This record gives sequence, structure tokens and C-alpha cells, in this order.
Amino acid sequence: MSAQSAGESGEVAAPYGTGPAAAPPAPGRKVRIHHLRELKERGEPWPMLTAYDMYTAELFDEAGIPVLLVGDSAANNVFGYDTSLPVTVDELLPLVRAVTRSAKRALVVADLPFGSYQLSPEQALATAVRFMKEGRAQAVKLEGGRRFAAHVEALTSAGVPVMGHLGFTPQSEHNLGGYRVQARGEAADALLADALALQEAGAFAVVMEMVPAEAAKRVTHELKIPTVGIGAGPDCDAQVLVWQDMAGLRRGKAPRFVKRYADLAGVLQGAATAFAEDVRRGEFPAPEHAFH
Ligand SMILES: Nc1nc(=O)c2c([nH]1)NC[C@@H]1CN(c3ccc(C(=O)N[C@@H](CCC(=O)O)C(=O)O)cc3)CN21
Ligand SMILES: CC(C)C(=O)C(=O)O
Ligand SMILES: [Mg+2]
Repeated sequence: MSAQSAGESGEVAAPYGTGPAAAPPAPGRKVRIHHLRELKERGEPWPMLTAYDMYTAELFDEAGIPVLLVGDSAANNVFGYDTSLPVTVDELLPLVRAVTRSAKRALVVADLPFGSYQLSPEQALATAVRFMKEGRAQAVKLEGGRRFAAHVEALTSAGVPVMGHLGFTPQSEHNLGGYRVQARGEAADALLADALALQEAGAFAVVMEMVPAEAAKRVTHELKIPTVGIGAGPDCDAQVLVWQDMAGLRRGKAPRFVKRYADLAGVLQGAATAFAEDVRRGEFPAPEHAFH
């Protein structure tokens, strides 16, 4: 339905992504949520990465990543916690500010951390407003399905674009029994019902984490808004990874859904080792590094 016919029939148009298909963003122009809807309609998959600081935001933006997520996964990839649960709004806000200052084109999504939105739609809006006003984020993300439809609606009607997150939701790891695949078998119907409820509440996209590829494919076909997979198979509209997994900075056994595109841990370890040896041998600084 076009925006015009919605007006003539007296219906209230949904806040986002329901207008006529818009052109994809021109190079150098800011990515908007309707561009992502347009990519879905054209069947063009798009990439999303986490970013938590200036250099990664600049590099990923220039590499053509249209959406950057300042994930609550900063908990275990920046701050050194063992899970996502301890990280706070006050810890994440400076990271969101760094990323939004640095990304010229990418749309920046701020992940709402555990405890900062679950209490009520009012709490969710108060937290989202901080990420938008102080962090300059263009959207926020929160975890949960039907039970959070009212929260999503409060945000979207206040002008805050919301990305949902279903399947394995790390903030509920204690309830879900650890890092496990979700929505197997019968539970695939509940996944679809949750996704439809988020779309109905005004979400502009939905992340699906660690769900069977078949379930993710079905949700992707049933939704008008884009799905973003992480361990959800090849049929999602978009794919997201934590950047330290993607670039091989994080060591140890990676989850099955990770593909490593570089060995940053090896590169950095090698650079630091070479620097240390140079200093110990008296070879750094050389004359050209000193002032006379
Ligand atoms: N670096 C990093 N990457 C992530 O993908 C990530 C984070 N951190 N922090 C927040 C959450 C936690 N996530 C995780 C963490 C571990 C597994 C994991 O160990 N998966 C195993 C077991 C799966 C199973 O037993 O079913 C795997 O092999 O995929 C999965 C997702 C995803 N998110
Ligand atoms: C893995 C993505 C989707 C996330 O929520 C995060 O990085 O916090
Ligand atoms: Mg997260």
C-alpha cells in the first residue's frame, strides 16, 4: 500500500518502511532504514558488523558495511567480562558516541544492555532516548519477542527505530540453559509468532541468533522487514558477526557460525613482539625516530 492510499483510506501509516520503495543510498550518504527494506525487496543480502571504537567504525564504514552495531557484546569483547550481563548503559554510551562520530555512511544501532529496558516500556524509552540524544545512535536493539511488543511500540511511536533480537538471546542465557540453538522443531512456530509481533509493533529489522536455517528461512519469507542472521543459515536478508570473531582477534574456540577473515591476533602479537625485541636490542628508536 502506498503512503498516499493509506492517507486516503484514513488508516494510520506504520511509522517506518511502508512508503514507496526508495533508491539505495548514494555513495557518501547516510544509510536509512528504508534502504534496508529496499535491499530485502531486491533480494540483495547485506552485511552488518559490531564496532566499538573510532578505527573500526571508520574502516568498516569505508568497506561498505551499511549497518554497525555497538553490541552489548562489548561486555566480553572490550571490557573483559565473561558474559554480556554486567555491562551498563554508562559503559556503552561512550562507545556509541565514538562509533557515531566516526561512521559517515553506516547506520549505527545501539544495543540496549541487560536491565536497561526490561522493567517497562517507559524504562525502555528512557534508555533509548539516552542512546539517541547522548550517543547519537540512529536506532536501538533489544532482545525478546511478544512479551516486549509493548516496549517496541513505545519506542517506535516516540520516533526510535528498533531492531529486535530472537532465538538465542545472550541476556537470557541463564533462562535458556547456556549457549544453545533455539527454535528447534515445534518451537519454530513460536519464533515466527515472536517475529510477526515485533514487526507489528513497528520493528524495522529482526536479528535471529542460533536458530535452524529452515526456521530462519521461513521467518524471512513471512516478514516484510529484514532478518539479520547470526548462526541462522544463508536465507536471512542480512548477516552479522562480532568483528573480533570475523577478523580473528579473539582467540580460543569460536562458535560454529563464525568465519575468520583474518588473523589479527597473530598480526598484533607479531608486531608487539618485534617492538619488544627492537627495544631490548637497542634498535629502536633509530636516528630517524629521534629529534636533535
Ligand atoms: N565474540 C563474541 N561473539 C559472539 O558471537 C557473541 C559474543 N561475543 N558475545 C555475546 C554473544 C554470545 N554469543 C555466543 C557465545 C558462544 C556461543 C557458543 O559457544 N556456541 C557453540 C555451542 C553451540 C551449541 O552447543 O549448540 C557453537 O559451537 O556454536 C554462541 C554464541 C554470541 N555473541
Ligand atoms: C551478536 C549481535 C547480534 C549482538 O547482539 C551483540 O554483538 O551484542
Ligand atoms: Mg547484543
